[in-house]
Amino acid sequence: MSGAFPLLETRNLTIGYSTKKSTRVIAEKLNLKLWPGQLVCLLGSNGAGKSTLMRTLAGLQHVLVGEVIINQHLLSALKAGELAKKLSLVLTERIEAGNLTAKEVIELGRTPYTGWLGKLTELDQQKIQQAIVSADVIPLLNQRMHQLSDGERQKIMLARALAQDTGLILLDEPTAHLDLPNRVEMMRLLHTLARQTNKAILLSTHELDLALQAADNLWLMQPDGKLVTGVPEDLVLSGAFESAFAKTGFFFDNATGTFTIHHDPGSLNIALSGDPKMVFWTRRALQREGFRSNQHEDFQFQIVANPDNGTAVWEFSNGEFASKFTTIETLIDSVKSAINKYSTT
Ligand SMILES: Nc1ncnc2c1ncn2[C@@H]1O[C@H](COP(=O)(O)OP(=O)(O)OP(=O)(O)O)[C@@H](O)[C@H]1O
Repeated sequence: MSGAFPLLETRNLTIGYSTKKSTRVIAEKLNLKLWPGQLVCLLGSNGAGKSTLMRTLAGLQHVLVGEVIINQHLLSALKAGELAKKLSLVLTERIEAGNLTAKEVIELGRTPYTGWLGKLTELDQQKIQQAIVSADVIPLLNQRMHQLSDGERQKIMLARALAQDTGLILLDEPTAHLDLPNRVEMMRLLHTLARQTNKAILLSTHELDLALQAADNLWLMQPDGKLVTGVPEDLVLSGAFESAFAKTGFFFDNATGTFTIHHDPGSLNIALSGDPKMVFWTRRALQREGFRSNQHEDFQFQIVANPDNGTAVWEFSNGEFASKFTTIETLIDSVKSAINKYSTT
């Protein structure tokens, strides 16, 4: 990163809430840097402090201790109009947009450049058009904001932030109201945007698997108020990712990068082998039923999963019988009854 400077930096930052009577610290000694071209996902369990940090970075909430530096300027010294040219913020909360159309809301993104009554110049129109295309909202433009679904409104708010054309974009749970294809699309879009435009994008999210795939860096808020940063893969391998979301009943499988409901593994082992994809999904179904499976061949029960002429086939055997199945559902039914009948454990 030599030659460049971070678009966002915190120095010894403490965030939290302060009243006349008491102060509640949510996290302290935060020294964070967000660089041009980076997509960073801010993760943490409910109540860890993601929104508090986002609001503090955007200047909506007072810093308790330390400094926030935006584009080499102290946040506390920036006037609202100057800040709006450097930082755009997309919140999850429903915004009161009155009777405005989606297009009019996107156009408001240009306010820092035009003033409230100012006319849109050709450059403004260009930026608006680019934002509309990037956020893929052309079909929504003439609709009133109150007629849009939560997910559609979210995309309009992203388009407005893009029209604002700031180097730094902060988004608080931008995928919250989106369905799976749109969540994936939103992450892909933000990732591409950061890369292509050299913007720095920070988003808070509960989409752990998408964040693992799309983020250049993770900021992980731990339950004890510490914030661990790093490349997703390093945080998985170091165990930091798992400990940020440690909960009884779940475990993070760092071999597959997924959270799994912790089932009582039971005492019965089943040898499972064959096509890797079929083995993966068969293992999941067996786990749910409380059966352990692995590749050893000397167990009493065996399942071999392989495609046969384009059809998925599972062969289940134990030396005394062998049956074939073409769905996991029928396989599992058979495993359950065979185990009751033949199990020697
Ligand atoms: N106005 C407030 N005054 C005092 N404490 C607050 C206030 N708002 C939030 N908190 C507390 O600060 C902590 C962090 O809250 P925050 O909303 O930042 O968490 P979060 O990580 O965004 O949670 P979630 O994932 O549930 O949205 C919580 O314990 C919350 O109760």
